Amino acid sequence: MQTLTVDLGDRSYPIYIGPGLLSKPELITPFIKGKSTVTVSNETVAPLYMDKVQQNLQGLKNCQVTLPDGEKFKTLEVLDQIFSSMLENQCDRRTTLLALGGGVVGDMGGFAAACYQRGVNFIQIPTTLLSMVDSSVGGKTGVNHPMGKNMIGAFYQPQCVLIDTDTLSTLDDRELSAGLAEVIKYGLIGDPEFLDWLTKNMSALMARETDALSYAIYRSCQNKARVVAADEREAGQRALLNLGHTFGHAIETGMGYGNWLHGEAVATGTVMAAELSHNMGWLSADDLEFVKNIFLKANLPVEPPASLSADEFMQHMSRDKKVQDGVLSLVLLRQLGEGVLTSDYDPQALRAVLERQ
Ligand SMILES: NC(=O)c1ccc[n+]([C@@H]2O[C@H](COP(=O)([O-])OP(=O)(O)OC[C@H]3O[C@@H](n4cnc5c(N)ncnc54)[C@H](O)[C@@H]3O)[C@@H](O)[C@H]2O)c1
Ligand SMILES: O=C(O)C(=O)C[C@@H](O)[C@H](O)[C@H](O)COP(=O)(O)O
Ligand SMILES: [Zn+2]
Repeated sequence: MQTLTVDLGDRSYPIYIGPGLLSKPELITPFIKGKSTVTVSNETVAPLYMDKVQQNLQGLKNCQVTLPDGEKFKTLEVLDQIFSSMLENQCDRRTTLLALGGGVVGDMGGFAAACYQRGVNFIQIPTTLLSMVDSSVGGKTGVNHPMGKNMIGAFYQPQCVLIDTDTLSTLDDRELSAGLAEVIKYGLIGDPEFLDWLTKNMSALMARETDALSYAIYRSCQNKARVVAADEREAGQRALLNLGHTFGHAIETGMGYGNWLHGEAVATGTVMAAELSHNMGWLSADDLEFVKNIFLKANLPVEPPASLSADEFMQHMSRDKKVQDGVLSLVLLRQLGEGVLTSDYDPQALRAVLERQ
C-alpha cells in the first residue's frame, strides 16, 4: 500500500492506494467518529462492492443509498434522495458519509455531506480510474445544472480517500480510457517527466498492467495533492487542472450529459486548447501532433462533435467558472509540460479553433 497526504493544515487527509484495501477496515474506521454511517453508491457499483464496504462497518448503524447511474442523474433532484434517506434513517451530525463509486457518486456524495445538517464527515472510495486519479481528491463537490457542468457545489474536503485498485477489474475499457485523459492532463500542465513516462507506457496502461496503473494513479494523486495544497479554492494555480475543461464542459453540456464521457470531452477539449496554443505560436506543429497522438493512443476522441456550432460552444464557454467580469480565461499550453491560465489570447484564433478552420 502507498500513502499520500493532502496537506491542508488541520484538514489534512490521507490517500491510501493499493490492492485489497476494501478489506482493510483499519484504514477507514479511525475516520468514523459517530455510531452511524451512510454509504452512497449507484445501481452499477453497489451490487459489486457494497457488501465488501459494509463488512468494514460492523458495530455501527449503517444505511445505504443507491442512486441511478449516469451523468444525467448528477442533479439537485437526485441529490435530494440522499437527504431523504439520511433523514429517514435519523442520521445526525456525527454520521459519516461514504461515497462508493465513480466521480458522479463522489461529487454528489461529497456535496450531500457538505450540506446535510450543514456538514458531516465523508470518505471517498473511488472505483473508476478517473475518480481515483482526480475527482476523489481535492474537495470539489457538486451537481450539474441544465445550463452548465458542476454549477452548483461546494469545496468540501473528505476525511480520507481509499483507493482499492482491485476495483478497476470490473471497469470497462471505455471508462478506463476516460480516466487516462485526466492522467495525461497532469503531464501536460506541469509534469514533463511523467508525460515522457506516459508516452512510453501507454500500451502497458491500456493493457491494464498492474504496476503501470498503480504508478499512474500514485503520480496523478501526488500531482493533484500538491496543487490542491497550494491553492485549495482555485485562486490561481489550481485552475491549471481545468486544462481542456472549458471546451470539454461545453461538449458535455451541449451534447447532453452522459453522451460524451467527461474524460472523452476533456481529451477533445485539451486538443482544442493545444490548437489555440499552436495558433498563438506557443506549441509547434509537432507538439500539437504529440498531444493528439497521446490521446489517440489512449483510445480517446480528438475531434469535437460536428453538430456543436462555434456559437453554441461560445455560449456554453461564456458560463465557465473561470469567467470574471465577463472575461473568460483559458488554460493553454506554453509548452508541453507547462500549462498557463490566460485571458490574453487572440479571440479570432479561438474562433478559428471553434469553427474548425
Ligand atoms: N470533483 C472533481 O475534482 C472532479 C474531477 C474530475 C471529474 N469530476 C466529475 O466526475 C464525473 C466523472 O467521473 P467518472 O468518470 O468516474 O464517471 P462515473 O461516476 O459516471 O462512472 C463511470 C461509469 O463506471 C461505473 N463504475 C464505477 N466504478 C465501477 C467499477 N469499479 N466497475 C464497473 N463499473 C464501474 C459507473 O457506474 C458509471 O457507469 C463527472 O461528473 C466529472 O464532472 C469531478
Ligand atoms: O480539481 C480541480 O480543480 C479540477 O479542475 C479537476 C477537474 O478534472 C474536474 O473535472 C473539476 O470538476 C472541474 O472543475 P470545475 O470547477 O470546472 O467544475
Ligand atoms: Zn475533469
